[in-house]
Amino acid sequence: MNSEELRKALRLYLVMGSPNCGGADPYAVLEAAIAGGITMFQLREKGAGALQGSALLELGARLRSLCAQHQIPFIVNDDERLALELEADGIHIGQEDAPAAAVRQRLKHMIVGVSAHDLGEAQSALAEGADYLGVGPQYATRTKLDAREVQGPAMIARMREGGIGLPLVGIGGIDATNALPVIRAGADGVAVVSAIAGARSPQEAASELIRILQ
Ligand SMILES: Cc1ncc(COP(=O)(O)OP(=O)(O)O)c(N)n1
Ligand SMILES: Cc1ncsc1CCOP(=O)(O)O
Ligand SMILES: [Mg+2]
Repeated sequence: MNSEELRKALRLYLVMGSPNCGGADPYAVLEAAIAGGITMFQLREKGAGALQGSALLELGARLRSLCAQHQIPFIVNDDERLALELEADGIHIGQEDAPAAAVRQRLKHMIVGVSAHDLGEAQSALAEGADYLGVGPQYATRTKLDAREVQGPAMIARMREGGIGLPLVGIGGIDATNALPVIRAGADGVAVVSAIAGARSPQEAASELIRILQ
């Protein structure tokens, strides 16, 4: 996938694991979100009740195959081994995970996404071979308990002004009411967890977001 294709794929990026689905079946939630128009998916199995071992592998394989059927890029959060086992299209790593340069070196064929919280981290991620950046939290979030301080869309504008041209997605507390300022600040898309996975209708939530982003 070239960088223009990646920019398009990042438009509405669902990040989700089973703990984010409010007791609903994650496969059904992803199916509905795809029907609603999400353009990329990240398996992020974290938090209370997160699956591990063979149960995680089994769920990951089902979600991976659903994404493949719909040509939705499938990304794995944090875990290189899981990404390889599931033949993922990519991996997303943060500042507390394995160093981006080493992951880039090991997973040459994969999309490598890196979390960046300021211009310095964005410049380092670029130098280390990141394919895209996740920038946040844009707004207050209850999903990631160890999230950094809220930055607002201004940090994205600062990165763009600082010469960061990489595909970039905002994350953290984003929903249909506040997605547009993230795009206007220079993001190619928005990454959301609860606005879709925790919605009464994930399909309607995704289609409403896509309508706003277009
Ligand atoms: C698209 C995207 N952006 C940022 C993150 C956060 O990654 P990280 O800082 O490593 O935190 P965890 O998600 O691992 O808790 C992300 N997952 N996706
Ligand atoms: C994974 C992650 N990284 C920064 S904020 C966040 C959680 C976003 O979840 P939500 O969209 O529910 O606020
Ligand atoms: Mg991480």
